Amino acid sequence: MIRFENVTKVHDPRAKPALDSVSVEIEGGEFVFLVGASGSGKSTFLKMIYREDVATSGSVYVAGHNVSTLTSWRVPKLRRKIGVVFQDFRILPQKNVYQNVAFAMQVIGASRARTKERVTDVLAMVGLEGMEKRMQHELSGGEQQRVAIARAVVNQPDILLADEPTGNLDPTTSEEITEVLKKINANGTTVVMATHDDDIVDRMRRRVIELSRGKVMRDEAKATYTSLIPKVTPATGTTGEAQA
Ligand SMILES: Nc1ncnc2c1ncn2[C@@H]1O[C@H](COP(=O)(O)OP(=O)(O)OP(=O)(O)O)[C@@H](O)[C@H]1O
Repeated sequence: MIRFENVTKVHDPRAKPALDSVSVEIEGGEFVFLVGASGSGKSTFLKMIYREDVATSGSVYVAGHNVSTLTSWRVPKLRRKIGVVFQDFRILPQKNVYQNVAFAMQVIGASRARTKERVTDVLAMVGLEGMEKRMQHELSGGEQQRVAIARAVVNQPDILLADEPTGNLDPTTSEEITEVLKKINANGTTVVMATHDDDIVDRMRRRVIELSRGKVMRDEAKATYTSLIPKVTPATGTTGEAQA
């Protein structure tokens, strides 16, 4: 579904690359956490997938497209296969809940009947039934994120990218939002979530890709936020402390 082949991204030639020779493959239907310190390259990794950023070298393949060589007029076709949610929700303040989600279907020319049916289903799925008429200022942070998620998945994308979706939310709300993402993944959508939330990662036990200064330093199935695999000390062969 997503393949990075030796991907390097240089924003500023005087600084270290934001991504440095990254090779990773994510299969359809996976749920993957992207972790790493601030500035380690998580957002850049996600931006490569929806082609907000283009690799300086190497190739990125997404849902059958070679994103690195995609001409700009083909980008909308790629983006239809991808939903994206952000830490700061980014819902449209002049539209109500229903209109925020319906808008994503209107722009691809869906009929009014189909839009009504699908938006109603998706709002129920994210737990916003009965809140269709509410405006942004009448919603909690968690509810705003539910709207953003509903909008991101209403056109049934193959992939959902989430860039610190719980970064502005309290722990209970963060867990509820993660449950929504889990449900979307259980329906077959590949989910890639960048996060600093160790509690969520530790509870979910999914694949964890850890970046450090633009490099993949860990790629582990059913993993925790901090690796539990003990480091082998080369000189003595004894085990040391778990990696930070
Ligand atoms: N448009 C840009 N121009 C210049 N440098 C950039 C740009 N975008 C990102 N960078 C740099 O690339 C590196 C990786 O940034 P990125 O935003 O991908 O990190 P991150 O892991 O998502 O961080 P955070 O957890 O703080 O969101 C950082 O050093 C950042 O300063």
